[in-house]
Amino acid sequence: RNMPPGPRGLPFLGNKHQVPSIKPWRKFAEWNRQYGPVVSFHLGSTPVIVLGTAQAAWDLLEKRSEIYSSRPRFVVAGEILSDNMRGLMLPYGEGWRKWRKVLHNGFHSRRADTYNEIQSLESAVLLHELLTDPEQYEQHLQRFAASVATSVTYGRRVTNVDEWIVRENMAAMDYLTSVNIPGKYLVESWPWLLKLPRSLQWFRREPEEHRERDIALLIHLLDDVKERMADGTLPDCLTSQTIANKAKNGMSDLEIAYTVSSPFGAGIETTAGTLCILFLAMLHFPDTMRKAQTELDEVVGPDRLPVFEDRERLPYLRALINETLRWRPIAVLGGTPHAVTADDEYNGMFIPKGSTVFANLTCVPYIYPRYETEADYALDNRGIMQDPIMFPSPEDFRPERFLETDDPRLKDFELPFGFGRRICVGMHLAQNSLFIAVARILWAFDILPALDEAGQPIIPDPWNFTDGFNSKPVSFPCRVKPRSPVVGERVETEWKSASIQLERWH
Ligand code: HEM
Repeated sequence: RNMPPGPRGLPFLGNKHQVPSIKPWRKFAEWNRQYGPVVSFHLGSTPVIVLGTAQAAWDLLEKRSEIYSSRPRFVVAGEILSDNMRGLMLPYGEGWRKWRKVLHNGFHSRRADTYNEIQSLESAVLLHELLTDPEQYEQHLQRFAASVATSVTYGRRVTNVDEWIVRENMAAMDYLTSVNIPGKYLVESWPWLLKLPRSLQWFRREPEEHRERDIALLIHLLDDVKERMADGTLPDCLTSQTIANKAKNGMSDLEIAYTVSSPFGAGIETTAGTLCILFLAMLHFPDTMRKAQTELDEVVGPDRLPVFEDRERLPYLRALINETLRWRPIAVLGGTPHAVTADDEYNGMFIPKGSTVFANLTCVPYIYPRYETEADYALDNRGIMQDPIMFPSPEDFRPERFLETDDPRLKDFELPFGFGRRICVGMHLAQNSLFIAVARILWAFDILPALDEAGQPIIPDPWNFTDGFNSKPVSFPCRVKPRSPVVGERVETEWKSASIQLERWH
């Protein structure tokens, strides 16, 4: 039976030697172009499938989600370090379902809207930080994303990214990422090593030590919430809801502690990174910034900040956010890979049980040549977000593409958030954070290139991105300039009032 086309590999090794350890997704994009929308190869003995069009991803990851919703095995990061309690890495099944339900209840569309208040207040603080300390804009974007995450999770905000809770959590996430590097641990390819007596499993010691530290931190955060619940001083949050429903969701304290910590790993870098990408885009495509600002001026005017209720009347702004998520999706390989739990066949191609499946969301540096026919053009596809049929002239940054379409799946743009039963559970919260932050930032400021000593604009390389699976722009300088003196006063007033209201989250 023929697997999908792909590069020819070596016996035993498969294609490992052809997959670069840095930004492997660039290679995947090349293979999508060369072999088509469904590509296969092997990493060791594991079959890997890369999906390069939205259609293929929908056909498999959504329509056949009963067999495409698992995850590859993460022996060290998922099983040893996290004791099977970090649901993002859990295989499809009861444990994952229980975990997912808690997060779904906490962040489904209507519930996510109940957090609009904290997002509005935090974005007012963000504007004040950008006004008073514009050079550190990247840090302010991170603080905003981190504070929304801790406020909705633990009812406690973050005033500075150097705070203990952020540092400890980041350290835990950094360690988790560091053990997830393919090839780092023999046991990932040879899981039978887990059958050795425990004392001989040399690879366990370090991750198990880290596990103790993680547990201490997560239980501490849970106890803090319990205390404040008893005081009656806690704003509504995911952790208090989950504790209150403990009997119904059937979780131990430790399970709850791990489950509610999910927004930390999955929600901060993604949100902050997307906002950095918007800043980068504004330096390269200032016309789109002007259009969004014209719309804001017409709909909102100069006397007040944009609010959530303005969303329906700001179609261009919404399209600009969608185009940011498409132009450089932060989760380059669709976040975490899926895994297939039964043999399958797709368009005559065999997809074996146990395959790892990546949705190739990345965009790669490439200029599309002009083509004679639409068919030739369609063939030149390097992945979901630069499919020239779905996104004509994919290299352009053109929010209009989301306004000119009738396609419901573009109007309601969920592609950047993954697929099927594993789709980002924080999607609505993330979209709300992005809306209010971007609306207010562009209402208040021009985002402009920094100037060098000769007064010339410094335009950062639009392809200089970090190597992580959440790939964001390498730090670049830029100027964040108030659009008028009135804006400064308005931001000052809003910040003062927000600071008082935010006392509840301290
Ligand atoms: C711009 C912001 C964000 C982007 C682009 C994003 C994107 C993604 C993607 C692509 C996936 C993988 C989906 C799949 O496997 O098909 C994912 C999963 C996930 N995301 Fe997000 N995300 C964002 C923000 C958030 C936020 C704010 C939260 C927390 C509230 C969150 C929590 C999660 C969780 C827990 C998963 C794992 C779901 C599962 O395995 O069942 N994300 N996200």
